[in-house]
Amino acid sequence: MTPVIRTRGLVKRYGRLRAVDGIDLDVRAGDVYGFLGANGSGKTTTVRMLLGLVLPTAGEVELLGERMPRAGRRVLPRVGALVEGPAHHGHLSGRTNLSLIDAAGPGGSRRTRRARIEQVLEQVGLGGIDRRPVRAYSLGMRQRLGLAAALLRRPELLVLDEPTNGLDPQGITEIRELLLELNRGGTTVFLSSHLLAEVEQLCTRVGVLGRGRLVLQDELARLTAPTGATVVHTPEVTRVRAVLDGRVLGADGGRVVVRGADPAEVNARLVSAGVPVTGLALQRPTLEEVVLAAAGTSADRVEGPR
Ligand SMILES: Nc1ncnc2c1ncn2[C@@H]1O[C@H](COP(=O)(O)OP(=O)(O)OP(=O)(O)O)[C@@H](O)[C@H]1O
Repeated sequence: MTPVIRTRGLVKRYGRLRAVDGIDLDVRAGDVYGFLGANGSGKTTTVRMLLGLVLPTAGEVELLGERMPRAGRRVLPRVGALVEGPAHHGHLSGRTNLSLIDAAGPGGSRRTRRARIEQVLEQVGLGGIDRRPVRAYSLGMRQRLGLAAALLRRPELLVLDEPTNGLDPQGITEIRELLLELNRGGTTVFLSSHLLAEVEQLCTRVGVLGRGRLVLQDELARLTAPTGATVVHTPEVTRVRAVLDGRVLGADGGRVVVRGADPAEVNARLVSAGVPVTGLALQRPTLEEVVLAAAGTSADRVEGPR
């Protein structure tokens, strides 16, 4: 299958700084790909290179099977993009802005323009907006308008840089639902984020950037697969050690990690010995633990100047 996004040895240097340092991204059709990294790790620079907005110092970018930036005119109409701080005409209304964007791009008949604009406004939760100029919009509304613009041409691929920036929790949930719905309809979604929880809830595949390098890239389900151990919650840790002699891998408060991936078996042994069990589950690493192990730092961490 043709990859939807493929980069090889992608580098961007700013003076002595390697903002992006030789990354090989593989995004497949149907993925919801989460591109994680702390602030300043190079996410925006990468997204700009994918879209041909910034030229790489070295390496290759392919979008929908074609080389960028060379094939930009052919490929970009099939891609919806939202890059940091979407630019709109502040003195014009949201509808007028979308109308200008639609008129400037290829495809899409003029007759159906109004209907298409209303549809995307509805999709992003701006169906009821009035004629207020965009400069009076909140950050969250601007973000939604940027997303509406990205959706105008029913893209095969959506490339979104921190799409939930400036949104409140309800807005974040709405955008998440929208992205999942678009994905179910066949759209591949690539989104950058510094929020682990956002990526964990939304994405099927994850790439983690650390100081310009791709330190991890895999399916989320594989990264957070069971470890082969069972977690037992109990007020009686010492008795668990006695009953499951030698199988206790670690204990932290009332949480005991036991070798073996059969919680029912562990439960049966403890209960038959009269040890109270208040909780039981297969052990799985959280995405945060996986990222910490790979990057040595959490993507959630806000980095200071380097
Ligand atoms: N035009 C530029 N000139 C010089 N340095 C730049 C330029 N653009 C980005 N950088 C630097 O490259 C590094 C990566 O920046 P980038 O914006 O890609 O990171 P990011 O992961 O998107 O972070 P954030 O989430 O804060 O936007 C940073 O150290 C940044 O200061």
